[in-house]
Amino acid sequence: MPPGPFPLPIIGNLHQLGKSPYKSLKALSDRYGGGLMTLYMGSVPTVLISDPSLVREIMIKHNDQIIDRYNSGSALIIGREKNLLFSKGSFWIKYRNVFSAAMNNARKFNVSSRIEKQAISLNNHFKVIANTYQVFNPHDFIRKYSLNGVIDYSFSDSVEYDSETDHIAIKAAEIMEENLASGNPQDFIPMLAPFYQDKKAKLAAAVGQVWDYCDSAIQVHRKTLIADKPRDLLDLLLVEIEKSDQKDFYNDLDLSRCLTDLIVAGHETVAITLGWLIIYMANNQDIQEKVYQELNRVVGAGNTPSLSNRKDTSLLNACIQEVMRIRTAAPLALPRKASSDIHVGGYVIPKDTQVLMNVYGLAMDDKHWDRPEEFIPERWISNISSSSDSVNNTDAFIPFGVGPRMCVGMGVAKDELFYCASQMLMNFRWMPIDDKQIDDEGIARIALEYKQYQVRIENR
Ligand code: HEM
Repeated sequence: MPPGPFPLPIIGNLHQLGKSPYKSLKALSDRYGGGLMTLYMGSVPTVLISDPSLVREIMIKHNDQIIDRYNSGSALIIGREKNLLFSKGSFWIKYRNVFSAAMNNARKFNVSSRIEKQAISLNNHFKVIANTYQVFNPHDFIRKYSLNGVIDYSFSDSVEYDSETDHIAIKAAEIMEENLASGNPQDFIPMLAPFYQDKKAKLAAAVGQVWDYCDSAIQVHRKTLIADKPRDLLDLLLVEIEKSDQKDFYNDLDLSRCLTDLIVAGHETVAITLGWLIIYMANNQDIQEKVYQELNRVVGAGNTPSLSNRKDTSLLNACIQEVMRIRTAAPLALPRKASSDIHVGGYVIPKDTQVLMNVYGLAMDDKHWDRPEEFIPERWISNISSSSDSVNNTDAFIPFGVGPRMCVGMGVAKDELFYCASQMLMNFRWMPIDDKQIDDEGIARIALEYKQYQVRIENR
């Protein structure tokens, strides 16, 4: 196996990860060099990939050996291996295919206008705040927006921004995130499992509530579906399943579990990225002003930004890319598992090893970036592609993972980020509440989260 730090019995190398596991992993992988490092997460043998060409070699060339996830006990609770995130083999292929097809068709039927509508509602709410000159914490609002983005796009459902009533999906998503965000030691140290039964039960109950929520949406959609007038992703999925020559394979319970993943994987990731974007914009007034000028020029004062503007808003796109690089929402992506021995870079990754992509380490590596610790959106400008919404990514930028199992919601995430960011920055000036910069250090949980903060906004 690749070299790595000496593991202790039971805990392996967990003690070396400290308070900032991503920084510690980067420092360790720098020390062992070569782009591949072995470490033990408790009793779980793990290989961390920190070199862009090895990421591609393993995730693309050896794709069929690395397509499965390494599933911890918590992962098994979320989907019982019958969901998109954690399933394998033909189950995963069949469901991933219908989701990918339905998401492609969603473009044709302009389902993302639902996300645009959510961005408009959120901004109307911000307008009320701006008019009263309140200092406020944007966290709950952007979380509602990212949840609404997913549930409006998927089920034509949403939560009011000023409502105190918790939507079932929000409540459950919060419990799920709370139970997953800090990592679960029992996932790596099996002897701790008896001490975490309560936590496990809470997680299972919350997941069950979201399955039920998705299942009721399926029943309602089946009754009201008009095949040539799809309203949302779920309509498109039902159409896709109906026309599949293997339609007997699909069932409502498994479909609810796959739909639940959209909430699990799509809620926190987008909210965290938006929360970081606000911090970097408030801390970099000069860049924020240039983005505002760009939006005014491209979209035109008084108009609402649309996806067709995206190819011309190169600085805004660059700011979003740079936030996703410097404070990536999924610093180790999602774990994969070697399904047979993989021979790579002169080493063997043995069958059943957990394999992680060092998304954070790659994004912070000065071999690939000039001054990686600094927020420099301009670094993306020369890479901006004129043909699409985004940029020609360098190989060291992999926030959505790599290969056929990369994030299925990437297009939705990019639409959500563009709609929200363009409106927020066109309508308001975002400022720290005093002359100090907002803390941009972050807290390392499963995601790289920001510390709660307050801002002031002014109408433009
Ligand atoms: C900034 C936002 C997001 C980031 C950074 C992100 C990142 C990721 C990453 C790193 C993976 C694992 C990829 C791999 O193994 O190679 C993933 C998987 C996944 N993501 Fe996202 N994601 C985001 C938003 C979303 C959204 C909005 C949705 C749903 C609408 C979503 C749904 C999923 C699903 C279902 C998977 C599992 C795919 C599979 O196993 O086949 N994600 N995401």
